[in-house]
Amino acid sequence: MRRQVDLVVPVKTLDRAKTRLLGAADRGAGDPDAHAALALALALDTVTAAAGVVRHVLAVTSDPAVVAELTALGVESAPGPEGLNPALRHGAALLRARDPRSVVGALQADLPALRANELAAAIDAAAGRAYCPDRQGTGTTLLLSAPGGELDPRFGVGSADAHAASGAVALLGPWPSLRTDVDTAEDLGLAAVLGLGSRTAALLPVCG
Ligand SMILES: Nc1nc2c(ncn2[C@@H]2O[C@H](COP(=O)(O)OP(=O)(O)OP(=O)(O)O)[C@@H](O)[C@H]2O)c(=O)[nH]1
Ligand SMILES: C=C(OP(=O)(O)O)C(=O)O
Repeated sequence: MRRQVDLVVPVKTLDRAKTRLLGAADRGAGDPDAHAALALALALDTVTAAAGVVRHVLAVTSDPAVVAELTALGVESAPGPEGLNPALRHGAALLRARDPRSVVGALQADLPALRANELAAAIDAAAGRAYCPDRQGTGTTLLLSAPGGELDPRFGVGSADAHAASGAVALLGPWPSLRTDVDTAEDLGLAAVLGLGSRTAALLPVCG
């Protein structure tokens, strides 16, 4: 357990989430419930892995179904403003208010193969504000503040470059499960090769 590390996990309202994965949950049948179940499973598997590594995981979400599932897992949530970076700034401020010296991080909620030991190794490798790029090297899966520092999230298209340009150091260890965010059906297949968390795996017979 990293005692002075707290993570914000942003989770979009399920009926608007993961649009690039539409159809992956039901072989294109267009079932919104199946899609929402997949988006939820990705988030719960991510949070479950992270919860064993850091002191607090705070999900920022305005979706009551997500809040209910997280509460059942003992994971805290808070509503946030619209938009990814505003939601992350809000969550980071809530965590910073609890501990002025902590490392505050942002972890994307679409890492269903995430291994606790890989997340822990990446956190331990950070010596100041740092980020882990996604598999393609363009996006960001994890951003960490310096102890007591600002998170300053710059997620969105090209966020890896944006985080580097803002002074964050790239974390580039052997952590495939941390780098494999799932945006597309191809990503889901690659995450399945690594080994999915139980909730996403339970849906795989339908997705595959
Ligand atoms: N709380 C919150 N989380 C968000 C918001 N936008 C994106 N996220 C989360 O940020 C992470 C990265 O977002 P994306 O990978 O772009 O996911 P997405 O927007 O659901 O997917 P697409 O529709 O395919 O772009 C995921 O964990 C999303 O749930 C937002 O407005 N509010
Ligand atoms: C918002 C991001 O996620 P994605 O590229 O997966 O949409 C990001 O990596 O900054």
